[in-house]
Amino acid sequence: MDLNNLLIDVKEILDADGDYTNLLNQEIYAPSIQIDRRNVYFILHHVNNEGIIEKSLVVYENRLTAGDFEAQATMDDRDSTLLVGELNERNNDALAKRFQWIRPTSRRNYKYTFGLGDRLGNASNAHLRLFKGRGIMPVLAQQSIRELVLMHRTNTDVFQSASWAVFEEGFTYGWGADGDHVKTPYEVDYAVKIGCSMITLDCTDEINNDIVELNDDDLDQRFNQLDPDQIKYFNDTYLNKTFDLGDGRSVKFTKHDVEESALTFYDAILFATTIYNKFVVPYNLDFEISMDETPYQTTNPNHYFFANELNRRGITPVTMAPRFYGEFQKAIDYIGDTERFEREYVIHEAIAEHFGYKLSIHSGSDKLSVYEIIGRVSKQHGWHVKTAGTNWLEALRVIAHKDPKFMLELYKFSYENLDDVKDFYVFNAQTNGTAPKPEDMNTENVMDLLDDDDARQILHTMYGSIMNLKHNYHYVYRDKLWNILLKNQALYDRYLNIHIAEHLDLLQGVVKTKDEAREKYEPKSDISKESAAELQATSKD
Ligand SMILES: O=C(O)[C@@H](O)[C@H](O)[C@H](O)C(=O)CO
Repeated sequence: MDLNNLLIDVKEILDADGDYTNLLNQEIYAPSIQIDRRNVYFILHHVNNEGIIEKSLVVYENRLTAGDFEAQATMDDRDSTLLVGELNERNNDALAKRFQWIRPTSRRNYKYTFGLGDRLGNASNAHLRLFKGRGIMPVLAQQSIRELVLMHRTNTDVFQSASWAVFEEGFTYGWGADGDHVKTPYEVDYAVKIGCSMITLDCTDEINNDIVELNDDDLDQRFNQLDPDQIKYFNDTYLNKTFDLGDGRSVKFTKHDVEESALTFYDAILFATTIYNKFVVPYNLDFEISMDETPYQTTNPNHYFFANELNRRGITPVTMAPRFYGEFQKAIDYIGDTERFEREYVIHEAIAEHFGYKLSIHSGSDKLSVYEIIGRVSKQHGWHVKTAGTNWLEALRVIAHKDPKFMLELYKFSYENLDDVKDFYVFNAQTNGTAPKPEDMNTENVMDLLDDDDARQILHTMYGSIMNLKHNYHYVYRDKLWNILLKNQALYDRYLNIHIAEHLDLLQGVVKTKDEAREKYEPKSDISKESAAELQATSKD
C-alpha cells in the first residue's frame, strides 16, 4: 500500500467538506469516514484477485495520541501520523475510545428494537444499511450459547464483527448486543464481561413443565404440599381475582390458574430475581426474560403471575418473551389461528403495558402472517422482535444460486444427519416426513429448498454440523462455503435486505399482508427473486 498516495487521499477528505461522492480513491469506503478536528479515520476496501473484499483501517491522527492503534504500516506527516491497520480487537478498542457509538447501548427509550443475530459475522453491514432511517434500533450481536457452541464462535468474535460493521457504516444511532438465551450465572457472566448491553435470560431450565400435564386433583395435591404461608399468599393474592388492565382488558385467575402458575413458574421467578440482583443492576443491563422455548403456551394468567411477582420484588424487565398461542417455530411462518393469536396477544400486550415493559417476539423470523397484528397492537407501546439467525439461510440462498451442485450436497448431508441437532432445537421437519428427499432435488429445483418449510428448518438448524464437518483434518464444506459467500457479498447483502425488509414493512404497517410484502420485494409477476437480487447486486458493484 502506497502511504504517500494515502496521505493525498486524507488531505482530499479534509478538503471535501463532508461531500465524499467524488473521491479519487474509490477504495475508500465513504460511509466509514470520520473526522474529528484534523484527525481522519476510515476503512479501505481492496478487492483482491479472487473478487473478495479485503478491509483495512486507516487512521490519520496526532502523533502523540495515536499510540494505542496497532499499525501494519505508518508514515509521519509533521505532527501527525498516518497508519494502516487490521480490523482487529485492539484497533476496535482504540476506535471506541474516540467514538463511543461503536459500543452497544441500552434499548431503553427505543420504542422499536429488532434482534438480528448474524451467525456468520458478515451480515451486519447490509442490516445496518437497511435500518438507517427506519426508527428501529438493531440488536446486531445476538448469538445464543447454543449458536456459539455449534458454530465454534465466541462472544468476542460476534461482538467484534458487529462493532466493526457499525464503524464501517457510520451507524451512530445506537445498537444493541444481546447475551442471548443465557441459562446459568456462568453464561450471564460471560456475556456481561464481553460488553453485552442486554441479556436474554432463558428460564426454560427453571420452569416446571410437568405441571401442565397434571389433572386438577393432582395439581391441587402438589399445590397443597407447599408451606401453609406460601399457599395462603398465593390464594390471597390471586384466587378468583380479576386484574383490570384498562380499556376493557383484564386477567382472571381460577383455582387452576393460580396453582398452575405458581407451581410452573415460581422457581423461574426466584432465579430471575437472583440474576437481576447479581448482574442486571450492577452492570446496568437491559433485561429480557424468555420462556418461549417451553413445550406449553404461556397463558395470560401465567404471564400476569410472572410479571406481578417480579414487580413485587421491584423488577421491571425491558422486555419479556412469553410463549404465545400457536407455533413460533424457527425459520418458518406462524402456525395457528391468527384470530385467536390476536385475542390473546392483546392481553399479553396489556400486561406488558401495565407493568412497564415491552413484549419480545420469539422466534421472530419469518412470522409474516402475524407481524401486521403485532405492529398494530403494540404500535403505541413498542416491541422487540428477535429473529433466529435466518441470515444463515440467505447465505445458503447465495450458495444455491451460485453453486447449485454444492447446495445439493449440503442438503443431502443435512438431511442424513439431522439427529445431530435434535437435542438442541424443536422443529416440525422430519426426514421420515414431508421434507423433500435429496434424491428428488436437482440443479433445476434446488432454490426451492430455501422456500420449503421442512427443508428450511433442516438447513437452519444444521449450520454447526455443516460448518464444522472435517475429513482427514480438513473442513469438508466450510472453506468452500466461505469462498463462495465472500466472492458474492453484494448478492448476499441483497438477499439479506429482501428478507428483513419484508419483516420490517409488515411490523411498521408499510404493507398489510404477507402477499403484499412478497410482491413488493420478490415480485413473481415479472422477475424471480434470484434474478432481481442479482440484478440489483451487480448494478451496485
Ligand atoms: O439458533 C439460535 O439459538 C438462535 O438463533 C435463537 O433461536 C434466537 O436467538 C431466538 O431465540 C429467536 O427467538
